[in-house]
Amino acid sequence: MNSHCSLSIEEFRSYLETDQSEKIIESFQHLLTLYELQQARLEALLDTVNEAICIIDESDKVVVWNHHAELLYGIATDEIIGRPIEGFFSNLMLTKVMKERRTVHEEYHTPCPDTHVLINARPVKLSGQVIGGVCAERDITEVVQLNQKLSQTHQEVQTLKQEIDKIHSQSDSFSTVYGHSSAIREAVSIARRVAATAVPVLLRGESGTGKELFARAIHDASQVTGPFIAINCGAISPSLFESELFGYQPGAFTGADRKGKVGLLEQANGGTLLLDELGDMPKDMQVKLLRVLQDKSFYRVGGNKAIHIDVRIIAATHRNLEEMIKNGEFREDLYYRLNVVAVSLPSLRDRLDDIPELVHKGVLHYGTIHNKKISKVNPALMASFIQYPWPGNIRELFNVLERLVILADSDQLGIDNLPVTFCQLDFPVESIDPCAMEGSLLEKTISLEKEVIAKVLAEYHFNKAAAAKKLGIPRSTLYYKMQKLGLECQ
Ligand SMILES: Nc1ncnc2c1ncn2[C@@H]1O[C@H](COP(=O)(O)OP(=O)(O)OP(=O)(O)O)[C@@H](O)[C@H]1O
Repeated sequence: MNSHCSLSIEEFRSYLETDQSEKIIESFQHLLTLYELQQARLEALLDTVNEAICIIDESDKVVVWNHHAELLYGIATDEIIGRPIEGFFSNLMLTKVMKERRTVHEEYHTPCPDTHVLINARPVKLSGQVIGGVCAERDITEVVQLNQKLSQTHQEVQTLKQEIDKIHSQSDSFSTVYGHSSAIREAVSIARRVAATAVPVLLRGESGTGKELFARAIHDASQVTGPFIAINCGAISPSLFESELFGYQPGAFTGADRKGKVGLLEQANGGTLLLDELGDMPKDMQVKLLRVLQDKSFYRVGGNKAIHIDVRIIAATHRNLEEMIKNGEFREDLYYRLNVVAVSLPSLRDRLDDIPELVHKGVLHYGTIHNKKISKVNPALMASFIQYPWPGNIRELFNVLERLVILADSDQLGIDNLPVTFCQLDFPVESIDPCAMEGSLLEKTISLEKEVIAKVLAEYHFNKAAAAKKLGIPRSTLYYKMQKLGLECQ
């Protein structure tokens, strides 16, 4: 250490050894001055720094305790100086550092509950001997508490957000309908608008396109308070149809329940009745249903009292009703009664854009049900899905996905367990072998082109701009080719 005193300790020692008393006294005074000077500097330093400083001696007694330490721990200097530090703290970094002869730098430490510090500490050595330890602690309690508050607030915000999302999805009855293709958005838009009214709705679409799903969503979105009742017109024998729909009076016919029966129409009062597979409704029932729709009342089988009802009718069919009318199989008057607003549900092959979204939703859904964590879907699998014609639509897609999820043995859904009806393609595109394909050169070329485009579309999750770039063709050409090759979406 530098000093402004002219005398060094070595000189003082040499005077002592040669017994020069005058010089010794003079030197002693010099040393005293030196000590006082250093003491003043040390005190100034201890009061200037922002850290709490503590120095202990070799027997763990506190020899230095600055003002910041007093403030941080609420222990006065007079109280702690000369006393073993263990008497004041249970979790001591300083003594540990001393014993282990190591240095710590900016280490996070909680010396006592609710106090958080960053600590710098090291042993104090003299001639290679540890004679104590020094530590400087920066109080970060406020920062830690702020951080804890922030995390807590963040958690609360997240919880609130989840609640809001839940309320939002509960309030949006159509949130159960997946897909964002223009065809499905158009269907949802019409269904939403008609839900607010009481008019009959005719849902048209192939099997598994979501007709029942839409019927429920329309019911949920409407103001009605009554129940949603579905009847499958194709599943009830013609002889039982009337009693199922209208119910019957006690003893109405042989074999009937003695107490009588409330029909589905009456059960649906104040709510919605879905007539699924309308095209399969027996012809004699069609006329009876028409009368109900006109009169808003009916008679139970064997009954003579008119029952008034207020029921929203939704009919669903996959059949060509216009053709059936031409063939005399369906009543034209009933058709016009029910076909006030028609909603056409697109088949899956007409909305290929939705396949990636449906696949990911399905994987998440079945992953949760079957306790499988699947985070990726092999692009080759997606390409197979895009090429497949999906006769069973979303019902079929979900069935296939459930099977794949159950059989998956990694976090990636692959093509290994795909049913044989799917063409299984390997990625990358370059690996397609045209020689292995059947047909003429033209057929092979078309088939190869379709495979390549399907794979690239799958790889880019139907982002046409990105797919066109990868294929090296303008976007307009890609649209043209997709349409030509049956890969188009509405
Ligand atoms: N857009 C969609 N979003 C989410 N799930 C869908 C969608 N469309 C259909 N589904 C699901 O597919 C399955 C079949 O749907 P749904 O029973 O509504 O079809 P459908 O047209 O009534 O069939 P069917 O004519 O054979 O009775 C259901 O599990 C349904 O939840």
